Amino acid sequence: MKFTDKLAAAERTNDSLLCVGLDPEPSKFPGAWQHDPSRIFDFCATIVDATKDPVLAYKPQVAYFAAQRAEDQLERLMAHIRKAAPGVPVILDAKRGDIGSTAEQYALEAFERYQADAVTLSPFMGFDSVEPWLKYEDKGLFLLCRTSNPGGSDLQAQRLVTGDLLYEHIARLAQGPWNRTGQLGTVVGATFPAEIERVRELAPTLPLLIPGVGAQGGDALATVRAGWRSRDGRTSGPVVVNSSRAILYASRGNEFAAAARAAAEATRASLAAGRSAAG
Ligand SMILES: O=C(O)c1cc(=O)[nH]c(=O)n1[C@@H]1O[C@H](COP(=O)(O)O)[C@@H](O)[C@H]1O
Repeated sequence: MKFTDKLAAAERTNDSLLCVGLDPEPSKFPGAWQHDPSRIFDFCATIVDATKDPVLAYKPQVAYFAAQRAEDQLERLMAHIRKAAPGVPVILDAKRGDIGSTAEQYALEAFERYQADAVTLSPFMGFDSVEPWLKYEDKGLFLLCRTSNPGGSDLQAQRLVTGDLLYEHIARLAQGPWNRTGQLGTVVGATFPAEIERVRELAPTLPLLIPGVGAQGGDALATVRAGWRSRDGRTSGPVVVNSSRAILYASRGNEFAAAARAAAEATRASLAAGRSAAG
């Protein structure tokens, strides 16, 4: 099944725009699991089991696993999500980007080893760094476009000779010449609603991954209002809004799973309100 079809099916079934980011930090784990990297799988699997109904997608960030020598636990977690929440797509947040021969290895890692449904990529090295990923036709590829961090402006807000800002150029490439196989999407931070709106204009049919609500202060309602697809009666691509820390660490106590679910439900409701407001 193609990534976009799986995403659309999950959106229908769970009626949700919320992606829960799986960024496990052992120092923030509850009770006896605190500071224990061997509990990364247990922590994340418990979060998945508690949140699998109100979510559209999961997004594990590879650095949190690799930093703790826990790639084997990420493999187990991916298998767990496929079993416990088979309809929920998994976006591997890897932000890869390298010359073609190395990109091939990264693609093997994401899609063969971890069997992710989609991945995040940096477009900085150009089309030939994206091309090897296009061989995996069913998979989604989210290109960083306008990132949520303040330093994103250092490069992404620079004006090119064409008159476009760099992030606008990336959005045009993703919607047009680079999207030979229909697999591309863009990443725009929730902290920049005006840029979400602009990217939606330039790349109207692409999936839009929006991280930055919750811990980074992005507003869920404004985010969806800016990116929602039925504005002006046009049909456009899906919106996937990620929150990680605000859900994972909603409580540091033993009731962390129930607290994570409550936080996920509340965020999902705010996103739904944004969708209604955008109409
Ligand atoms: O590609 C991403 O997911 C991403 C892009 C971006 O512009 N900003 C951003 O925060 N992210 C990721 O989204 C997650 C945000 O986490 P919270 O701030 O805890 O919700 C982290 O895993 C980041 O690595």
